[in-house]
Amino acid sequence: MAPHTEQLTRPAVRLRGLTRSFEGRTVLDGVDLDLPAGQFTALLGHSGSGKSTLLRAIAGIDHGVAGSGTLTAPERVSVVFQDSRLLPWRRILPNVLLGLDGKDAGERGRAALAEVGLGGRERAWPSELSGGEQQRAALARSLVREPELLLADEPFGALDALTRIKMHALLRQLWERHRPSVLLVTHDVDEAIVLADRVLVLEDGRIGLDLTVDRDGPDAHRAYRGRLLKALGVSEDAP
Ligand SMILES: Nc1ncnc2c1ncn2[C@@H]1O[C@H](COP(=O)(O)OP(=O)(O)OP(=O)(O)O)[C@@H](O)[C@H]1O
Repeated sequence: MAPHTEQLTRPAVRLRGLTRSFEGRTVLDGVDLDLPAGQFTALLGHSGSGKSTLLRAIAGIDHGVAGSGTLTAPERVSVVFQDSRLLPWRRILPNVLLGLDGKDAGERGRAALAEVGLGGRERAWPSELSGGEQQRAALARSLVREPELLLADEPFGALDALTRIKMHALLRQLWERHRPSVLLVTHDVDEAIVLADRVLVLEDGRIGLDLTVDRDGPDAHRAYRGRLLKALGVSEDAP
């Protein structure tokens, strides 16, 4: 295979037989997963099904946890959580630049803030930003690192419904511009369908359903929603 072809088809993340357990209880039970470079994937599952455990394993931030399996992941990985994790004693720009150096860092940080709609707020304190703005700053902090892989664990879970809609549009736009591979953990079936091109359902410690999303067609959203709710064993009918 020619090197450039290999690069195009090589998955950004390759997991084989990933197992994780806590106190003898198996949470991930031999997960096999390939995330192609540049794909936007969402991961759904019931509370406690192991979504965050899987994300942390891919991020390499589960040191000391019992488990096995092989993982290949890119070098530049950014993680966004439900809580922005901005340092309250630093202004927004230094928060975004945390740990970065180089003489163009400040310029890159300003550009990232402008891209998420926070141009002009560089000197604000985190406490002066709304929840949605704090998550925008968290996205800017990820973006400025030019990640090949963006891992997002319920990044909009604490936001109100209208802010979430705006953040969906922003995340999708950032993805279209920069094309990192994205793995978005969410409880929200609609969020998964609106944002992702592929939706995975984690059940019994493995990937149960692996759905490619093609949003064309008038009833596409409703049809995917039905399939995903069924896979999750959730009924919208009154009992
Ligand atoms: N550090 C830990 N020590 C002990 N148990 C843990 C630890 N981390 C996760 N678990 C357990 O592993 C299971 C999966 O947790 P995880 O947070 O991955 O689930 P989740 O699908 O992300 O849930 P939620 O959607 O509620 O965030 C849960 O039962 C949890 O209690």
